[in-house]
Amino acid sequence: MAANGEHQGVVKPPPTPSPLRFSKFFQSNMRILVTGGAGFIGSHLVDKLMENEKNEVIVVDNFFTGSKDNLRKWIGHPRFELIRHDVTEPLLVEVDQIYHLACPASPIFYKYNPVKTIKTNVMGTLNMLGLAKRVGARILLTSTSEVYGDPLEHPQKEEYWGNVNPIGVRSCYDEGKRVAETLMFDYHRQHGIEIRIARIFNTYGPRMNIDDGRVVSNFIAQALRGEALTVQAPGTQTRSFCYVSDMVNGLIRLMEGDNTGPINLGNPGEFTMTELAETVKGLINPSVTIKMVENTPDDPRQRKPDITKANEVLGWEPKIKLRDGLPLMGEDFRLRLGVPKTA
Ligand SMILES: O=C(O)[C@H]1O[C@H](OP(=O)(O)OP(=O)(O)OC[C@H]2O[C@@H](n3ccc(=O)[nH]c3=O)[C@H](O)[C@@H]2O)[C@H](O)[C@@H](O)[C@@H]1O
Repeated sequence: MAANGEHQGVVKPPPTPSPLRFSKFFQSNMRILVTGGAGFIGSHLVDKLMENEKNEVIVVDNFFTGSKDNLRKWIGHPRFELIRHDVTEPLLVEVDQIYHLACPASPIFYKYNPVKTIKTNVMGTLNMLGLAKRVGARILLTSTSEVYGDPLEHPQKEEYWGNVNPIGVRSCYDEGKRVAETLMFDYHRQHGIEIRIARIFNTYGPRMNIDDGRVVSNFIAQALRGEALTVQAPGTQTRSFCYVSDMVNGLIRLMEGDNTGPINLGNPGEFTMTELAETVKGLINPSVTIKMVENTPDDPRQRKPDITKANEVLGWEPKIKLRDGLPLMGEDFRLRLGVPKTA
């Protein structure tokens, strides 16, 4: 017997892998695709994944809301690739894991081109599931707390089916993500694809677009510019804000764990928008005023994650309190806006 267990003189050909799986015979690295990796959460996720020297990271982004600036430090790195690509078009890359984040997440951006938003959620997710099926990759979808719509249950558990307007101006996003979740489970049941679904609640932190339009970035930019903070009426609506590093840790735990989800990821600390404005004012610029402005249709009146499942299944809970996270984001915005330090 030869050392390799074959009879001498009989050379067995190696198994013939499909071309897309071929590199798996030669590499022990994990190759990870991050769609929307040039965006706010995506780029923080890339930073964390790149810390592990066994990971190779491929980012695809169409740069509609993402920016190369967010990935500056990785461009040219041997374990990193950046591809300009729109997920509504098919993509063929050989990967082991797919974090599928690509989609505008700020209401003003996703409502700007609603047809494109729903295409991104439906066709983008179909394309990524097709890719996962073809190469045998595990795929994680970043869904959203918006699948609960204007929730009639509070706080929201994963079992709650939601209260969503199917024909409203937000539907391109919230119904789009609901279809994306359906597609994930249909591919899982029909084709055995390994899926993970995170329902992300409002997330904030450095690198959000300054003109993103979401509430935390608006208030911080307004406070730094010395402008009135615009609380949309009535100001009693609530949100729960999760710092981005906590969110990224939750996403990686979900991907690495055994549970398909959906799993809520968010910080259960709940604030009214008036309280948030008062907090930002106190921490960033006590001399600014707060003004009430008109709201937009279908704005959810309350939102707070029940994170029992994330805690039990992933051993995850957020660590950073709003009062500690806001100054970190404030400093990033101050530098990017070129506002001098006051004290
Ligand atoms: O930040 C997020 O992670 C979430 O942002 C949006 O959801 P929404 O909660 O409506 O986000 P914002 O636009 O930040 O609005 C939050 C609340 O602040 C209020 N708001 C917003 C902007 C502003 O200048 N002032 C203000 O009071 C809005 O009326 C709303 O009640 C997206 O739809 C979610 O998918 C996304 O996950």
